[in-house]
Amino acid sequence: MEELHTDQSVLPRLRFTDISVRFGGLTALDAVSFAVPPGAVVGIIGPNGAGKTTLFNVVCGFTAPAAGALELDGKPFRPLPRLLTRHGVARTLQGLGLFPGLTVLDNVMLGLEGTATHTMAEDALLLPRSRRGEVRLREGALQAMDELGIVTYAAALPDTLPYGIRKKAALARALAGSPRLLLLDEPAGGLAQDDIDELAEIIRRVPATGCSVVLVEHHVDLVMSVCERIAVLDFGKLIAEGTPAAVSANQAVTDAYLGVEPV
Ligand SMILES: Nc1ncnc2c1ncn2[C@@H]1O[C@H](COP(=O)(O)OP(=O)(O)OP(=O)(O)O)[C@@H](O)[C@H]1O
Repeated sequence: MEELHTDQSVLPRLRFTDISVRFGGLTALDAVSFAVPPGAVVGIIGPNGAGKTTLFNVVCGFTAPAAGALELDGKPFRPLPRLLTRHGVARTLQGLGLFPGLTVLDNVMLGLEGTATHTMAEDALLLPRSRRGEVRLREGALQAMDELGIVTYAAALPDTLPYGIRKKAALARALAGSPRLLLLDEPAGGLAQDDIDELAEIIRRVPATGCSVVLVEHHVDLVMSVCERIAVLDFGKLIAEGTPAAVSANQAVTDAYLGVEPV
């Protein structure tokens, strides 16, 4: 199997080492090891139930691995969901995950909450430090929305907007905190081709900010067009890893997609 990052002198942004996850008798991930280089877009593909979302849940601390280790920028990483923003990790969900009762702006501001420097007590008392913090969150959120071309929808409630705009709002919320690792869980789901093309452009721009992207996606054309490396899971095992060209030519990958059981 090809090594995912070729320059051994560069510390990977994220490294999985022998990560295993079991749900009762089911092995959802079986000793999965690979690395995500800094500033790279890496795809994770595989048939339904292969373990892709479980891998994301491990990085977010929602699922504890039975074995194995994670490293973020070369340091042991034991993620806690409530501290993810502080770790510089952001994630979009398979659905939208937007709060229907909040405006788009308020939803995007939530992506910056973990970076707030003011305390809840200061918020409650409406102290100047709290107001300054609020202004900073607001400006950060508006900037993230502006970069995705959705600032005009700031005051709208999500349910009143087309699906493509709502998807961008979810993406803006993830990008607002300037993450160093962005996890995208099926971002193309439910989008029309024009929106997918635009999404591809947005994803390609992210590494310029120094952020690595990990993309779980069933839309294989999108993965092939934006990822420099791809990891393929099947029944919880990493069966291939490499460039899009190498992965497309891999017989084990073709078999997995055709439903041939691994030996
Ligand atoms: N909380 C859970 N409890 C029990 N089994 C689970 C749980 N979460 C996932 N699984 C099982 O683990 C396996 C991997 O699931 P996972 O959702 O990670 O796959 P996936 O590759 O993301 O699939 P899909 O492409 O359909 O989203 C599946 O067999 C699934 O049924």
